[in-house]
Amino acid sequence: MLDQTTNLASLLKDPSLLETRAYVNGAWIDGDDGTFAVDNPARGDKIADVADLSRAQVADAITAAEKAQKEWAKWTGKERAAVLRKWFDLMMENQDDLATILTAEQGKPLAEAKGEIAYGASFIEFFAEEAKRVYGETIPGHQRDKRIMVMKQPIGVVGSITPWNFPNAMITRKAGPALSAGCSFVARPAAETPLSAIVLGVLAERAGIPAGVLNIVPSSSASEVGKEMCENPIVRKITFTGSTEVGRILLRQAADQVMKCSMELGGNAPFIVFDDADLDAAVDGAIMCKFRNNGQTCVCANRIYVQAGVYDAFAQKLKDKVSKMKVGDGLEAGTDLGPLINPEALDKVREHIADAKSKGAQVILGDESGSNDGNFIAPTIVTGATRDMAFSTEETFGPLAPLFKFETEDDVIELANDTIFGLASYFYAKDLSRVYKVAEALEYGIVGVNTGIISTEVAPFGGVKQSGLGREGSHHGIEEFLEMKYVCMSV
Ligand SMILES: NC(=O)C1=CN([C@@H]2O[C@H](COP(=O)(O)OP(=O)(O)OC[C@H]3O[C@@H](n4cnc5c(N)ncnc54)[C@H](OP(=O)(O)O)[C@@H]3O)[C@@H](O)[C@H]2O)C=CC1
Ligand SMILES: O=C(O)[C@H](O)CS(=O)(=O)O
Repeated sequence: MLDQTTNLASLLKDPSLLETRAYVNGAWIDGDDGTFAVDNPARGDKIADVADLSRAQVADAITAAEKAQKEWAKWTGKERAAVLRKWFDLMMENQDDLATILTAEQGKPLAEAKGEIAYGASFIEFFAEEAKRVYGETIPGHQRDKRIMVMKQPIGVVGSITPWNFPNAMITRKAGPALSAGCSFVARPAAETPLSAIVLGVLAERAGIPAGVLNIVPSSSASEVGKEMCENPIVRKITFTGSTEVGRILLRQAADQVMKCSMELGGNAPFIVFDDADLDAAVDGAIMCKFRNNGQTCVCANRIYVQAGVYDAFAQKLKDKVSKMKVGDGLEAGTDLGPLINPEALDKVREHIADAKSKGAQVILGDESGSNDGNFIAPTIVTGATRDMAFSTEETFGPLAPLFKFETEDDVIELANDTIFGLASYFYAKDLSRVYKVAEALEYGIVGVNTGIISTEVAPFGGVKQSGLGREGSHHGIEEFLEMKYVCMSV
């Protein structure tokens, strides 16, 4: 750990953004269960004590959200759009402070954190516009005296549970369409990164979003809040981003209420480099895809497949570029890779490296000893990766790049699809026929072709197989928060 203390308030242009209470029904409240500590993963020091809400307090927030939603749904789309647009404007005006708060509690380099704030805000901007375009339809009657109308209405109260890796964007990617559709929202952030969620409440209040429409309920007990959201009959929708393991728990719990669920779950992304690829572009793409957020994203390349003819050249180019990346404190200028979120995350990366080495892989870059300081570990590249190694089936969620060699297109498609996950996939190639065939053959919700970054508010983000249910972002994203009502009239 870096032996520095983080006086977070002193780093902010507007220290009033550093709020540690919960935001419920338009009021700032303390937790009945006291507070829980939030630490800086780079320095190991405590940066805040945050309100620890009880399950009963979360239930109160849900009750308040139900009342507020009935009024919020009466607003016109244009009226909702205006306050959502103001919320977006305030996020961008305070981008630097929101990024500093995010880096202090999550660890990613400040430049990446600023990027996340812009990415997160883009969902509010996009869905503010969509609020005016929730269209129904009329359908020609099935009998001469029948008239058929289909209307779209907000689903109601939404419960949201989000992870620590994108503590701003994973909330706004849900809250944007939900509020735009006329729903109200109860957000439980990860205990590791609650400050980025709470400050969204501060700015929502300043934007004029009515009390009870958006509620931020930090808590140290994830499972208790999850049960309340799944068991409370007022909640009509659960939206979750996180591991497939926890997604299964929530789906089981929500089944009793037959509750609608959106699930953005784990991944195991293949990154394929064919022999006709632009190798330098593929190296750059692999670095962005693998090492963004220090490898702690569900769409990071988890397995890198390189065709035999270009394998050695790719490995050397990748090693040369990655060796120049700077590991350090995200708050310090020039840092490319911050810490992992906690010691357990570091242990998982070390376990994957040790497993690969025990099965014959060679470490061509990185700290083999594993004797890293604190939550830091050097970016690591292994060659000679094979499908019996742990990272073939498990998500590493860290800065480990395993290089697999393959011979034919059919071989690599079979290898790439050999997983229970189906979120993101990537490949680099120039031949048009190959691009079409491989894009169609990959069993994933997202395919990046000659690019390692696919994240944008305008596209439908989501997975197939055990990577999730539903889509977030794009004009499709608002449908997750709408119900369709069919009206049949005799005339
Ligand atoms: N598809 C995607 O976009 C993402 C997928 N992931 C996947 O999640 C894993 C690592 O991220 P991580 O955050 O640890 O994932 P988790 O699934 O452990 O946590 C995600 C969120 O769920 C909460 N949670 C944990 N257990 C429960 C429960 N029983 N009931 C209700 N909520 C619960 C966590 O709370 P708390 O943290 O306070 O314990 C956190 O807020 C990786 O496998 C990664 O692939 C992660 C992020 C995004
Ligand atoms: O949770 C994640 O990893 C994000 O969904 C990835 S992205 O949306 O920032 O690409």
